[in-house]
This record gives sequence, C-alpha cells and structure tokens, in this order.
Amino acid sequence: MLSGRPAPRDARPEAPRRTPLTQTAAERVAAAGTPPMEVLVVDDDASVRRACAEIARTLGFQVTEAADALQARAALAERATDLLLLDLHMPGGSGLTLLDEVRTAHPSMIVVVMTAYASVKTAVEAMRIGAGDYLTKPFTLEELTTTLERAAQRRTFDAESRALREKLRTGNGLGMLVGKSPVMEKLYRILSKVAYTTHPVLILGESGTGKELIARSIHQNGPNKSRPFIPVDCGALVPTLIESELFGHVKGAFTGANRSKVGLLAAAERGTVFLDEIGELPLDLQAKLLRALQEREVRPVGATHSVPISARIVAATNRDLAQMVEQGRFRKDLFFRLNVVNIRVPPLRERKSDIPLLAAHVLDRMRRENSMNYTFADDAISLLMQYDWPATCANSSTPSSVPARCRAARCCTSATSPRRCRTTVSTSRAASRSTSSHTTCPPPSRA
Ligand SMILES: Nc1ncnc2c1ncn2[C@@H]1O[C@H](COP(=O)(O)OP(=O)(O)OP(=O)(O)O)[C@@H](O)[C@H]1O
Repeated sequence: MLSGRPAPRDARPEAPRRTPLTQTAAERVAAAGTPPMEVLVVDDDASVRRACAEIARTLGFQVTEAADALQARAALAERATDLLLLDLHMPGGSGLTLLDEVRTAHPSMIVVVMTAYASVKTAVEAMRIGAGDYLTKPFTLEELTTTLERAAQRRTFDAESRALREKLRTGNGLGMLVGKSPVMEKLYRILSKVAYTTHPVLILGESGTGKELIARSIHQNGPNKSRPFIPVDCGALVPTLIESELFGHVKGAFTGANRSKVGLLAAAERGTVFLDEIGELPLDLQAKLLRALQEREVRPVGATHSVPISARIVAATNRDLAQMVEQGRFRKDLFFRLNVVNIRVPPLRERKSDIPLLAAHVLDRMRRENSMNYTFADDAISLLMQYDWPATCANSSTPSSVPARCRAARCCTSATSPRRCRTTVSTSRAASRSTSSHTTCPPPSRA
C-alpha cells in the first residue's frame, strides 16, 4: 500500500508486477513512435512521492518530482509535462489551486489526483475541476500501475485521435471526406472518437450529404478495418429479400432457396454492416433486427437454430426517425439501440464555404473517370455558392403521401451531384422495390 505514512518495505517498487495491460499500453506508446511520457509527481510525503516516481520510471515514463506547489510550478514552467500525479493536500498552496491553474494553462495535460480516503468529496471536486482520474490513499502498486497505464493509453488515444482528425480534415482519410468548414471540423472530431469504438452509430442527414461516405470512413479508421464493410440498402429490396439478405436462410426455406445462405450480419464477422435507409425497414423486420442486436445472434429464415453475429452496425437515414417513432412507424426500442452514437451530417447550405473544395474534388474525379480535361466556366463556382441548396421533402414524416416528383427531388442537397443524382423514385413500397432511376434537379438559379 502507498499511503501518507512511510510505505512498508514490501510495498517498495523494486519489481512492480507487469500485467498484460502494462505491456500492451507500453507497446502501444512505443508503436505510436511517441517520446516517453513526461510525468510530474507532486507530493510532500517523500516516501509516497519516491515510490510513485520509481514505479513510473520502471514503466518507462520520464519523471520529475516536486515536494510542494512551488516546486511544481517551477517544474511545469521548465518542461512539457504530459501527466501530473498530484497530491491534493500539501503545504504552500492547496493541490486544488494548483489543479485549477493547470487546467487553465495546460488544458490537454492529464491530471491524476491522489487523495486520502477521508476526502472522497475533494476527489469529486477535483474531477469536477478537470482531473482525469484519481487514486485514493492508501493505494496498491497495482492500482498505481493501472492508473499510469490508463493515462498512457489515453495519451496514445488522444494522439491517434488528433492524427485521424487531421487526416480527415485534409481529405487524406482514404481520400474520402472533403470539407474544412467549422461544421465539418466538428464532424471530424466526432468521427475520430467514434471510429475507435464498436458501438452502433446512427447517421442522420439529407440525401447526398455523404452518409455512406461517413459510414465507410468510420469503418476504415476503426479497429476492424481489415474486416468487410457491407452496405445494405433497406429501401431498395423487397422485405422478404432483406430478411434473407440480413439473416440468411437454409436450403428450401422458400421457393428458389436452392442452397443455404449465410446472412450479411453473420458474414461481416467483426466488420461493419451499413444499413442505409433504415427508416424504410418494415416493422416486422425492425423487430427481428432488434432481437439480433440484443442477443447478438440471428436465426436464418427456415432455420431451427441461431448463429452468432459480431458485426458493428452503422445505420443511416434521411428520415426524421424520432418523428417516425412518435407516429408508430419505427420501433422506439430499435431507435434507442441504434442511436447509441448519433451523427448529424450538415447539408451543403450549412457549409457553403466547402463548395469550392467539393467542386474541385468532383471535377478532379470526373477528369480521372472520363480522361477529359474539364474546367469550370468562369462563373460556375459563384453560381454554386449562390444556390440555396434547399432542404428536400424526403425528410417528410408522411413519405407515402409525398408526390413522386417531390421524392425524386431529394437529390437537391447532394454535396457533389447538384444536377444529376442517384435516387429512388417511388410513391409506394412496391415501386421502391424495383425502381431506381436518375433524375435531374433544377439548375442553380442566378441570384
Ligand atoms: N464531404 C464529402 N466529401 C467528398 N465527397 C462527398 C462528400 N459528401 C458527399 N460526397 C459525395 O457525394 C455523393 C453522395 O454521397 P453518399 O452516397 O455518401 O451520400 P448519402 O447521404 O449516403 O446519400 P443517400 O441518402 O442518397 O444514400 C458521393 O459521390 C460522395 O462521394
């Protein structure tokens, strides 16, 4: 135990136990090619301070020690510190005051506070001010080791997250997402965090705003990028086909099922299944999907047994799903299950500053695809900037009552295809099953 009292001999840090967690985090830091983490240990109790410093050194950190707030301020001024291990009760100024100063002057510094058991309230206050973690004295070597490793992992995560954000921002995230507007920057920040998890994600946005691109980007930057990314258009398939596509079927399950087929949810293994147009999924299939997500298994059509699934689910829609829930057209429980992380993709009219970049991106793509040296007419970009990129009626809560012409017009906010676009023209589900066509939107009007 490490406490305010001198630590017993056997608790001294000659040989801290190396757990697999320790090795993994150390390897991650090394793999990230980052320099050793700089730790400042601040405690007026010399035995605790030295013990902490010793353990941190053993784990590969660079360590500086400070016996009071004054020494701590000097050390902070002298070297770039990544992690502050701070005792809250010290002479010469309270640890809380120091913590407050650090939060203001070094917002990205990770702070772990050490506090006596009797003052959990203070620890809560410290967390409120911005400490990232805390250790309650007396703590064991293992607790200290785990806390330091957690801090190291967090720094690696922060660094990776920053790198990914930069990649996405500069359009190098697989050369996919283009845009530098503040709303896109915000989106990249969210994506960089979401990509590392395997939680379900719900992407909401008007048609053509890049929802599928975002889903791919989440997959490609995630831990299972080597696994498949499988897009499924829930609005383009007949319900029976969706069921067999998603869940699979056994031989003879229905007319034409000559062979058993593994469903996409199972086939993706630890990859990503992208359920596009999730708002179009019929209610009975919503119930089956919900059960699949809850139980992490699916029962193929006609089968008597279930098979496990481990795919990540990313769903997207241009519908107002919350409103569909209120209207009883989308299951509330499925909505909550999918909506663990919610990403709203801003339409082009909210990021007009991206238009020149996007236009150049599309032109470049067209040049490569058609081996033609296209250029913009003199006033092309300014016309695109003047166009208002109106909201479309595909978000309407009563899609079946929306005239076909209106639904066709949902391409109007497409980020990159203002004139010609992919859309499903339909007034009924039957039509949407089979009909897919290109349509032309009104040209940008001169202001
Ligand atoms: N930020 C962006 N950067 C580069 N290309 C983009 C961006 N947003 C959209 N696009 C392009 O616009 C087209 C439509 O994108 P995508 O299919 O991802 O949109 P969507 O929101 O899924 O559309 P829908 O709702 O019709 O399925 C694609 O060619 C895509 O590459």
